[in-house]
Amino acid sequence: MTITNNKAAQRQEPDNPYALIGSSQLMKQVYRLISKVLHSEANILLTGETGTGKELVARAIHEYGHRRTQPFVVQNCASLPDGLLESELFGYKKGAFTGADRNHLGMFDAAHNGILFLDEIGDLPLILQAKLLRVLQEQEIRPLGDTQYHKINVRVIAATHRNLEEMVALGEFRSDLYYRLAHFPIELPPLREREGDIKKLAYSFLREIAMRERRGEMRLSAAAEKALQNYDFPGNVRELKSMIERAILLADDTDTIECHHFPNIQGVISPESSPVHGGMLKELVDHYERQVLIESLKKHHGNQKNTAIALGVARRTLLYKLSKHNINSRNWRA
Ligand SMILES: Nc1ncnc2c1ncn2[C@@H]1O[C@H](COP(=O)(O)OP(=O)(O)OP(=O)(O)O)[C@@H](O)[C@H]1O
Repeated sequence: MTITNNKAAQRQEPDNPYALIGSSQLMKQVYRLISKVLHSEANILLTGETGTGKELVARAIHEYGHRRTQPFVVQNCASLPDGLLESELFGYKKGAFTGADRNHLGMFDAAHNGILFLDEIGDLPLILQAKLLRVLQEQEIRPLGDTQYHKINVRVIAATHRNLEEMVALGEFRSDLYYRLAHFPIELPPLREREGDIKKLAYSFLREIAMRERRGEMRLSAAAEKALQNYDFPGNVRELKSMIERAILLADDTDTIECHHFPNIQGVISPESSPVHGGMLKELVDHYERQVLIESLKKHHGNQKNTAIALGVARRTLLYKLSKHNINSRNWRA
């Protein structure tokens, strides 16, 4: 469980309000929906693939909405066994069960007057779905071992990457709970469908992480940018962020991120599979030349003469290429 209690909303950028990055039409539609629910009491259902920013949107609704000075509590419904989840959500009284040696405040009480974010709601077991429905209808809870219900005032934002409508049809999710939660649904689009946002997000993460790593200003080569545009990002924004993070660490001898700094999308940019656009061929050739040089140096334990012979080039040419690619042959000496 995490609880935050923010005092002030952050500054809103016209293009990227609510501290969310992205100004594609699809994200603008999301911002419009957010602005409609900020000051209402409606429960919200956030859907979308993993890593599309559902938790970030829930946090934004808290930070910019009228409950901003009240708690924001997060509970992941998939992370705990059923019994434990129940006592975490509703709390328990001392003596309610073996081991309950003190009163325990549940999430609903912790989120009183604020927002409870229920992540992975599709994983909530049926028995707890019934209990949650009652809480939403009556706005009251009864901790385990208690005889009395008490009133609470909690706005629930639920999120899932699963298809709840399908789960309802299969009898895996209660339809009455679904309709209560889905009063106001907001769907986060997959990153691959957000025109222009990949580049914006990539540069924003590049700036943020390069600064954290004290790397100065960094950039993406045209081919690296293209490779990102062509990639389908099954892990969405989370995946893009971790790819940039890894690329910055891999590119420790240059301030330009190239395609080969994204090892997980190498297939996408291989010469066999990649469409060659302006400027891309040179970068692909450079990339493979660099790999061949390194492999050959490794094989010959950093010996320049033997490497040059093996590659069929004059030693002078080898030296020129090593210096062009910023490769130090000493790194491979035995
Ligand atoms: N629009 C955005 N602008 C900036 N950062 C973003 C944006 N969307 C997502 N992120 C970042 O991507 C990562 C994943 O986001 P988040 O946890 O909100 O996704 P999620 O949809 O809740 O994922 P899951 O379904 O796996 O729980 C986080 O580091 C978040 O800060």
